[in-house]
Amino acid sequence: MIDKVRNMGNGLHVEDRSGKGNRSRRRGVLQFISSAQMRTLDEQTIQEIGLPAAVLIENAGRAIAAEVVRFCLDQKVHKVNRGGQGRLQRRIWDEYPNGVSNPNSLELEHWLVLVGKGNNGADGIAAARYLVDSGLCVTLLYATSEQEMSIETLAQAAIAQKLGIPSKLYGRDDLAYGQFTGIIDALLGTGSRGNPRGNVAEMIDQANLTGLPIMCADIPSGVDADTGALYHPCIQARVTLCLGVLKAGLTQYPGAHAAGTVVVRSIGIPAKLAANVKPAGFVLTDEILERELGVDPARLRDSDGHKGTYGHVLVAAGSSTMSGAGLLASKAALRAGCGLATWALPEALAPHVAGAVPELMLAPVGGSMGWGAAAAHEVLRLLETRDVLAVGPGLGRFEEEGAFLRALWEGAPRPLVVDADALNILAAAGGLAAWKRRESATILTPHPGEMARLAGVSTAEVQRDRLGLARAFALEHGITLVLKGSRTVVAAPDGRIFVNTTGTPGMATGGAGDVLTGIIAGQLAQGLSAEQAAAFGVHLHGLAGERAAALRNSPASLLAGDIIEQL
Ligand SMILES: NC(=O)C1=CN([C@@H]2O[C@H](COP(=O)(O)OP(=O)(O)OC[C@H]3O[C@@H](n4cnc5c(N)ncnc54)[C@H](OP(=O)(O)O)[C@@H]3O)[C@@H](O)[C@H]2O)[C@@H](O)CC1
Ligand SMILES: Nc1ncnc2c1ncn2[C@@H]1O[C@H](COP(=O)(O)OP(=O)(O)O)[C@@H](O)[C@H]1O
Ligand SMILES: [K+]
Repeated sequence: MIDKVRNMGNGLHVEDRSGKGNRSRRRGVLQFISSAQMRTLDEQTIQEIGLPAAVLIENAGRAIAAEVVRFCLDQKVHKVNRGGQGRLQRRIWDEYPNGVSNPNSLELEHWLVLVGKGNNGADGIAAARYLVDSGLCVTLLYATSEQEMSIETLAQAAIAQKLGIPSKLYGRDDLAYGQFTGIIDALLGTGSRGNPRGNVAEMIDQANLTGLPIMCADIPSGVDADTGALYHPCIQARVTLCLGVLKAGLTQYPGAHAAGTVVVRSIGIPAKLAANVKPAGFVLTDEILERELGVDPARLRDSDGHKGTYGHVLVAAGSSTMSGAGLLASKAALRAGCGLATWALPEALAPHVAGAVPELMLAPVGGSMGWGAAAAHEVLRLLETRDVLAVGPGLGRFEEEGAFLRALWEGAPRPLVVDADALNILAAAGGLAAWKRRESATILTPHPGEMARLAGVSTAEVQRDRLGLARAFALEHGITLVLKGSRTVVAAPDGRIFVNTTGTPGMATGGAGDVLTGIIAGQLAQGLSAEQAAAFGVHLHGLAGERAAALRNSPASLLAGDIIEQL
């Protein structure tokens, strides 16, 4: 059973505990839900199925404790390895160990559990019990007195007291943080609202200041579980043990940063119930591409296929100062597998780029005027014998730009990818609300700045709720939206959301977006639908970027052209 999702650096990695080893890979059916959906699932499990809350909390506590033990042992392995004292056998903890084989290895650990008044706190107290049984020292630090605690938290606190687990009340008792080796954050979970307040806020600040490793129960206190936005203050964690189902906010930055490694563990919510919940979205994996989108990630070709089978991409791009954009997009379309590609470009540019990509056809348009309304009609004529149009990379801004783009928007009876300057032209011309809805597939690929202009909000507002904004925009305008940046969000016009985890910070380099446009157009030409092409395109783009970065001394030296070579 796949029950773990690890978020390492840029990606969410699934850990497969099926007995075939402990390989990290981007596989599995990964869906995420909102905090409201999670609360409903908890309630249904408790009220309709009759599984008591205490059972879920017990499972949560056991899962958190197992992860702490695993973390402590991993740390020791690293220490030994760093010290050059030979390799320690790494233990794989499939289930919570009933005590550890070598208790001495954990006796120096002393973990502090920060306990909030809600059920997140109950999870933390239950975890403390299991940790004590594993040989760790544990101290509970309560944010509130018993009078304020939820029923479940109060019950857990009473059990801990009977077992003699040391506890303190924040603000009343003194505490020396120097004695601890790690912290469990069980202050706020899915019931959290707004900026942490009072004792909870002070405890978060102090926990961060200790520099100790922090493991979060469910979500980091101070992260918005639905958007990934940060409240102030916010826990900065090493690991987040997400309970039951992945929460949407952990898929997006900055929440993903605050969460550290994300691990998702079952807490006993019946699969039958979980299956009834419509996910807020999916993390793109091979399985999701196949099952949810019907894409074959292996990109198998018909043995009797010919270049006509795989479609012809037309790219309208480039200007005298940005000639490379058209080359990158067109070449990427070819590498993505389309049969043929033509680059429609300003006539004056053609002599300078002829032959740069021998496989590419050039179609100079616009005469001495370059881009404008006349050029749009030439592009539309070219499109009569081609399958897909991609417009925007390196276009620049020009007189008649609104008329140019509107002619293509309304007149292109084929799938259309709109990127870069074409998005800015679209925004300047009044945005999608002002233009009629297209009948054929339409994909917009904005980065956050372009998205802000399209939606008429600030870039910060875009980044505050990328999932929500992307979904609302795609639904409202009936288009497929690719909101770029690390953890690119693909939103389909039916409201489905896919989050990409491939890619590397090395891809933050000029032209990488042009490459993506070409890849997506290349997929459309091969017959994929808009959402298939967008989702598969961003997935492939990131994988190629990772491979290209791995070939260099540093990801920082990655060029956009390198991504194309690794497709
Ligand atoms: N449901 C279940 O049975 C199960 C739940 N489980 C676990 O419980 C978690 C959800 O539990 P929950 O709903 O009790 O919410 P939780 O986040 O612990 O506490 C919220 C409390 O804090 C307060 N508060 C809110 N915002 C605040 C702020 N900014 N700053 C300061 N205080 C703030 C607010 O009180 P208020 O201040 O509004 O009076 C509220 O009472 C979930 O994430 C999972 O870990 C599962 O393990 C299994 C079974
Ligand atoms: N840190 C990152 N991790 C993963 N992908 C990234 C990262 N930074 C940028 N990218 C990807 O690189 C591409 C950059 O596109 P864009 O900003 O349009 O660049 P340009 O306009 O220069 O071509 C996008 O697909 C984006 O998602
Ligand atoms: K928490």
